[in-house]
Amino acid sequence: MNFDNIEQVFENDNFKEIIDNLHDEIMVFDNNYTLVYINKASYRHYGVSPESMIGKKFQSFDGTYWGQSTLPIVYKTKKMVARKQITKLGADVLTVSVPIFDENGDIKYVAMSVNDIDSINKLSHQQCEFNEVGITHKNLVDSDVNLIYQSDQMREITSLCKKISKVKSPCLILGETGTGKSLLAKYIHSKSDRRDKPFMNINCASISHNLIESELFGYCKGAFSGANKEGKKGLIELANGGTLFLDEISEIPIALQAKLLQVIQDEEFIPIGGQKSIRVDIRVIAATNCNLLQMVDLGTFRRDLYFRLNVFEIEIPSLRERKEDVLALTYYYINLFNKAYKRNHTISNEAIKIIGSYSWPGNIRELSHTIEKLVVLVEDIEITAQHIPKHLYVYEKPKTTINTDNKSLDEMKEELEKQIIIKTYNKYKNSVKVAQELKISQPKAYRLIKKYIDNELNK
Ligand SMILES: Nc1ncnc2c1ncn2[C@@H]1O[C@H](COP(=O)(O)OP(=O)(O)OP(=O)(O)O)[C@@H](O)[C@H]1O
Repeated sequence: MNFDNIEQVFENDNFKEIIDNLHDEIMVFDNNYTLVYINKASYRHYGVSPESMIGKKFQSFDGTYWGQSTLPIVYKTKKMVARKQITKLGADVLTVSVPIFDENGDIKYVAMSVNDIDSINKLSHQQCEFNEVGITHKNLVDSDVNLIYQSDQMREITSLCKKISKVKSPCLILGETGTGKSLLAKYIHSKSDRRDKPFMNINCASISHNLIESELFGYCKGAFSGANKEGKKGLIELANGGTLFLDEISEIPIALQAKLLQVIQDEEFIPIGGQKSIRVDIRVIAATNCNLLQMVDLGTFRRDLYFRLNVFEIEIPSLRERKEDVLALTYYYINLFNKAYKRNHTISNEAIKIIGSYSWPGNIRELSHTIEKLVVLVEDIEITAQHIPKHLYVYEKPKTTINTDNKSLDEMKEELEKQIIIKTYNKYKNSVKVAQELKISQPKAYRLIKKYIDNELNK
């Protein structure tokens, strides 16, 4: 075979198909640092298709898709180099890079084979410079916060967060449950000059209303009966110099909202039972999955606090609005749980398709729990469609047929509604899921189920 041209190497389609589907990753760079080939292992290691990587320069991947690469060393030493790395999606790999020379002895291509370390039994070190570098996730993601994404929406959000992190103004993060609001708050903190100072987190929904005040503001000696005799510092004081993250801010009692607003504005507060005010330097980030503006209109959230908090407002899209991230996160969690549970699972294309088409109402939290269960419970190496929980299969809207003879429009509408409710309820047996599927409120779904199904049952 003539190796003069990389195209010719792959002239035979069968041969290309074989390499495309090898479990090990194969990559080829030309002498201009351009990626000319990568096989489908790119999905597993980086969560993206080969097509989206081919043709791009090495510099656009290095440090983001993997840690420090062997490529520059191969160009420099003209020798084969092997190195352990961790890919962006957390796969432990061993990369072996081999130079391919032209007739003048110059490097024409660098071919890399990237093997998952778990599947390597033995590597011959002969004729090979073995260069082992312990790379942690720190080198691979933007910071020590493992924020995994491929979508343009998240790329824009992270670049906005980097800018926001440089200032002290409050920030409000919105998004459905499990979309990563807390993680993004940590990301902003980790990108800021405050990163070495505390990140204090309070979930306003998980603490009873009368305790939130003492948790946040602390109290002085003998402030109230049952309190710690020595008094207690509140989270605001503990966050001094750093970031205070108020999760589920919508749950903060209205009576406390004015006091919170004052701390954010004046950067000083008086602990419960105290005389003197304490000055603090804090950056406040708040998050909610509620419609705060609607709460403002209803009078359950202070307008001035809302406008103080949303100097910067970031809305994280749901996972179903950023399908590219589902793929990346799926591989990320397979790698993560494989390591945690000492498994070696792969996933079939069909299973990936099902995961990609599901709507993930619980977002990334639901996805991670689903993958964790699969990694633990599936006994075969490959996770296939048959292992995927049935509720993840995309539900096709029920086909309905109605008898229109002698019926008024209202009667026909009611008949149609009845069929849809019965079929959807039979599928899910749960009014929350019926509501999600039919895009109606849960109380409405419950009422319709009662109307059509309970009545049927009672007949
Ligand atoms: N982009 C991401 N990359 C990796 N993991 C993520 C990402 N986004 C979220 N997660 C993970 O998903 C889980 C849920 O994220 P998080 O708690 O930040 O969501 P949330 O929006 O604050 O949820 P809630 O509204 O219920 O408090 C966490 O385990 C988090 O680490």
